[in-house]
Amino acid sequence: MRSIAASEYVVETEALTLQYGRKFALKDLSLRVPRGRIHAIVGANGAGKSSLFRVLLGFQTPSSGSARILDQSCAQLSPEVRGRIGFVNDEHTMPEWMRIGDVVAMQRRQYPQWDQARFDETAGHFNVLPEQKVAQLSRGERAGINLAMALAQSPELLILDEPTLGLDVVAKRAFLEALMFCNSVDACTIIYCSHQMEEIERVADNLIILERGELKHMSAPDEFCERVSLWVADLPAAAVTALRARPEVLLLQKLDGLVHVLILDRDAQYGEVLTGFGARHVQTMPVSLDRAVNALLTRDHAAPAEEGAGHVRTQW
Ligand SMILES: Nc1ncnc2c1ncn2[C@@H]1O[C@H](COP(=O)(O)OP(=O)(O)OP(=O)(O)O)[C@@H](O)[C@H]1O
Repeated sequence: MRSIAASEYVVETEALTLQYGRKFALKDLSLRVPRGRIHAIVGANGAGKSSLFRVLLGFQTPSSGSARILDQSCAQLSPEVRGRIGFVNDEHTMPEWMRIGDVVAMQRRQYPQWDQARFDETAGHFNVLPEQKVAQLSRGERAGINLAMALAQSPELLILDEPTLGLDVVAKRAFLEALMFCNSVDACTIIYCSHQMEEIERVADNLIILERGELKHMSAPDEFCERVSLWVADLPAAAVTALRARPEVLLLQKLDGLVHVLILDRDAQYGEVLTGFGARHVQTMPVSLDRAVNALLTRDHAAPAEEGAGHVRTQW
């Protein structure tokens, strides 16, 4: 196997932990994100996605472990390295009192490699006038202007925290196309977190699943789908109860009189296991990324009341 030099990773964390009292936002996270491509980070609410971005951008000091971005420690990022990173967060923060034209001019002065054509192209999808004040923009317009500014910086690495939240269908499409263009033409690495699985399925080359601050999975989205199989069968009630307790069972759902069972890391012979439980009319079907990821996250989510697995009791 070829050994990869450190600089081939845009992000490297080693046993990274961020703890608030008894709560872990990030727990012993060792992650290497290769240069190039579009990397999607997914996880349930509170999984640690924004916390990871805050540590990577040097906004937050971790409790322990280390984090590097573009080959520099996140604890001591130089202005030069910061200038090579674009960041768009879900709040799309800009000074409320400023006019958009002035915000853009300020950014243009700050980034020597500013690409005005790229800004105009992306911002052109949104009907924003330079004389409008930031406070007057809709959520989607703010998102669009922020992305346009981030892309115009010609960043080597673009980090986006739920960037398409609040965008309409047309704006979302324009946004994703701009991302793919930037990734393919400028070889910009994109790290993107979102709950929108259909978008991820469309644009991401690499899927990173975080759960309660820990790395649960990293591969191409298709490879993750291959780990999950969907079985549909007529199952007696006692078998449903017995299957719920099995570790490979991610999700059991009754639909149109048949039971749908999502299974993790079992081969094509799993039908025989179901038959052993008294299942009849057993069939296997392809599973979408959305269903596969949601099944994994639902199993271990803090409150899967119906599934009963992974349930966490909290003492208030
Ligand atoms: N200042 C804080 N004090 C205590 N706990 C915090 C603090 N900031 C974050 N957390 C906790 O850390 C965990 C990770 O939060 P984070 O915002 O990174 O999650 P996320 O994956 O971005 O979630 P979402 O998808 O809901 O935006 C959460 O459980 C959150 O409650």
